[in-house]
Amino acid sequence: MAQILIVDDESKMRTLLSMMLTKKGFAVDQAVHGRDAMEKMAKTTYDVVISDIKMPEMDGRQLIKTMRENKILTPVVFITAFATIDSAVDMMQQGASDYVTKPFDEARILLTVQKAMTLNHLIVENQEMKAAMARDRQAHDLVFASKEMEQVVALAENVATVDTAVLILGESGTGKEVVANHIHKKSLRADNRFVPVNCAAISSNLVESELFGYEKGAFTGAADRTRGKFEFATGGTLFLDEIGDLPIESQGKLLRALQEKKFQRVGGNQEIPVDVRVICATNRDLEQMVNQSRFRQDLYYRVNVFPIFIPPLRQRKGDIVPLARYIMTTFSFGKDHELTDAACRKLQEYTWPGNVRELANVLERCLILTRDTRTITADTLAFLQTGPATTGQVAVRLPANGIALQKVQMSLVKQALAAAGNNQTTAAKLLGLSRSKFRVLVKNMEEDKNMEEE
Ligand SMILES: Nc1ncnc2c1ncn2[C@@H]1O[C@H](COP(=O)(O)OP(=O)(O)OP(=O)(O)O)[C@@H](O)[C@H]1O
Repeated sequence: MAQILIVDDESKMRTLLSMMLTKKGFAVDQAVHGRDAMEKMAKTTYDVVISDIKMPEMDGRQLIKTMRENKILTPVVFITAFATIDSAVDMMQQGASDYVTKPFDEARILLTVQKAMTLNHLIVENQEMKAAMARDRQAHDLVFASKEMEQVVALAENVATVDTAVLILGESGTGKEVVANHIHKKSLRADNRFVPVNCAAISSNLVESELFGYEKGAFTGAADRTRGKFEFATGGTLFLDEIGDLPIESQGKLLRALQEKKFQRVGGNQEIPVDVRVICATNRDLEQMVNQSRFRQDLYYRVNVFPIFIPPLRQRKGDIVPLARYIMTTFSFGKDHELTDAACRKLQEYTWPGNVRELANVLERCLILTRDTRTITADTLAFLQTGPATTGQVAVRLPANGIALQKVQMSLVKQALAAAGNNQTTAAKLLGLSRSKFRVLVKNMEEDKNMEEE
């Protein structure tokens, strides 16, 4: 139903207009002056505003100016007496869409409102188109060539069209957000927002208001009702990155929102329905966190319906050069740079502990170093520590009173399985083992556990 806001300090005029429009099926709200109208527009989106020009507090001229400054593009129709037709013309110059002179008849008002509604449709369509284009520009392309990533993308595309909860696992910088965004783009929600939230970047006392929004006066400084990320993502996808960092106190509220598909803003009691697809990501061992009571088990099961593991870059060497070439083109000064064959080999030899993010940083540095020659050689990459002297070394500290090697092994096997979403082949790769050797380890581990229990 179309929503119209009538702004007039004369109550008789508001009532008359309101009656005319409600009779024709419009939903009507009233404001007594411009400032009152601005407050109403902060909470509700109207299709058309019908306003008087002369009003106390904030007049019509000031109202339209304030609306446009606040990026509220709703069409405004002014009502004016014959004597002030000059000011109506002035209003049109300020951006009003039309005006009606007093005394007016019902047919004239309805026609003007219809015209304003058509204009509003065009404005909304235009805004949506611009937003979609901006989203496309922002969203990174997903670049891959390796078999490993082919499998990841196949899984992602498989789950895209259903609203199943996806948990993306992988080291930092492997592209978890890029994959989450790909799932969104391939889903039925693609025309709506993809809203990323980094749970590790929000201080624990603000997490709930950030996710669920808050009511005016909910806490000191809560001057206005504010929507949270859940509401902002309505119709679209909410990407909860670093979900392992969500404070345990907030996990219950997230679980309720996911399970019951409704939530309340902080300080409010109105139930707001959730129409959001949630994708979570983590580089932590959530299962271990569950065992240590740092992550709720029920929430773990809820978000881990469909795990997708992204292998680290060192385990999908086939992606390194295509990614490097793609990343170079994303820098305005890197469009016509080249990589020599030796440089490509050097990139493939390096272990990339920071994954694709580190690759992008290294390339940025190289592009700057080779601004004159426009060719990145193995020498340009000399600062990358490659080779057996530095790879494969792990600094593990022996506890003062020693530790059973078997225990360390067991912990690593568990961590690898968790990071690989229980996929044994991938977990084996993470530990540099063949699948059969890994299976033996798992079997021994299970046998030991059974013996302990007996
Ligand atoms: N396959 C890919 N194609 C194109 N760009 C990629 C790809 N993977 C990663 N990137 C780029 O690498 C950077 C890191 O990726 P992203 O933020 O998705 O990683 P992440 O795993 O979510 O990291 P973190 O765990 O630190 O949040 C981004 O700039 C992203 O655009």
